[in-house]
Order: sequence, then structure tokens, then C-alpha cells
Amino acid sequence: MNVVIIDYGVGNIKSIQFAFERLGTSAILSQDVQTILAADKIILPGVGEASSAMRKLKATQLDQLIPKLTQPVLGICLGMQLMCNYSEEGKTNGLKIFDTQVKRFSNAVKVPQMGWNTIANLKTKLFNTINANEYMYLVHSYYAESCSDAIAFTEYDLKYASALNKDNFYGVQFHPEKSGIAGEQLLKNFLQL
Ligand SMILES: NC(=O)CC[C@H](N)C(=O)O
Repeated sequence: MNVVIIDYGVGNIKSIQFAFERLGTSAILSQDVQTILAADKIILPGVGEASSAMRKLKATQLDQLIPKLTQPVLGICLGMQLMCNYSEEGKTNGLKIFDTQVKRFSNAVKVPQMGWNTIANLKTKLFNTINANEYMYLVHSYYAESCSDAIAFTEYDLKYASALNKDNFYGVQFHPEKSGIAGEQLLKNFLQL
């Protein structure tokens, strides 16, 4: 299984690689177009601020490549947010894969949300054998608005989309690589797509 983590200078790469190693799969980091096109599965990682991350994607022209990919792609945290239409964070235009926008939690709640929360998920291939309201680990100040591409929801400040799917593209706001057994199962499900 050839898993490629897109290298655009942002992201919690090591923890994602360790998570795949625990599943017996080595995930390589690359920004080479041919390497990415040849991958069986692709991860778009992301940690940090949306506009600077998008600038880095544009600098490598990977922003043009990603929406055209045909193999399963999993965006994690900021990676998922960049796959949406727009993020309020840095007024960032996204890759327009998921038909929703990313907004900041209100000051009615502690921001960022940092910790475990329940992911009310719909029975889809990505959540196969995972409990309907499983806990996963999140660290974020911005959220994807509920939309028709949502396959899971979380309540914090309001109900928002904590996982998205459109065709071969998947996104999760939480960190499966930091979410214990349930997160490991989600990555295993992703490898089997
Ligand atoms: N952990 C992160 O990188 C957070 C992504 C994004 N900046 C947010 O706050 O929602």
C-alpha cells in the first residue's frame, strides 16, 4: 500500500507516519507530482494558520493538483479546512472540494477547542465499526459549517461538520493519529477504501 503525505511545509507529519507504521504501512512525505499521482492513498495534513498554509500549497502548485486527484484523499484538521470553499481564518479561499465554509467559534466558548469530544457519525465506509458517538481528539478554533457533504457532526458552541466526504475526498476535523483505538480504526478504514 503506497501512502503519500503531501509535503507543503505544514502538518503534524511524524505522528501521522507513526500511526500508519502501527498499522504496518509506511507513509512517505512528498511534494513530487508523479509520486503523488502514483499513490494508492493520500493524506493532506495541516496544522497552523489557513492563509499561510494555502500560500505554501500555491507555491508548489499543489493547489491545482489536489482537486484533480482520483484516489482516496484524507484531509486532517487544517488539511480538511483547506479543502472547503473558504475559511474566515486569514480570509482564505479554499480548494472548493467540500461545499461549505470554515468559520471561527464564538467567544461564548473557550477557543481553541482542545481535547476529546464526541463525533456523531453516519455509518459510512470511513466510520465502519466505529461507535456512532465515538470520542476523538480535536484542537481547533475554526469549524466547517454543517452541509450535505457532512458524514459526522460535533457539538461545541454549535453543531458543526467534524467529518466530510465528497466522492474520493474525505476530511476529518479531529486528529485520528491522536485519537487512540477509534482513530486507528478510522485510518485502517481509510486504507481499505
Ligand atoms: N490545529 C490546527 O492546526 C488548527 C487549524 C485552524 N487554524 C483552526 O484553528 O481551526
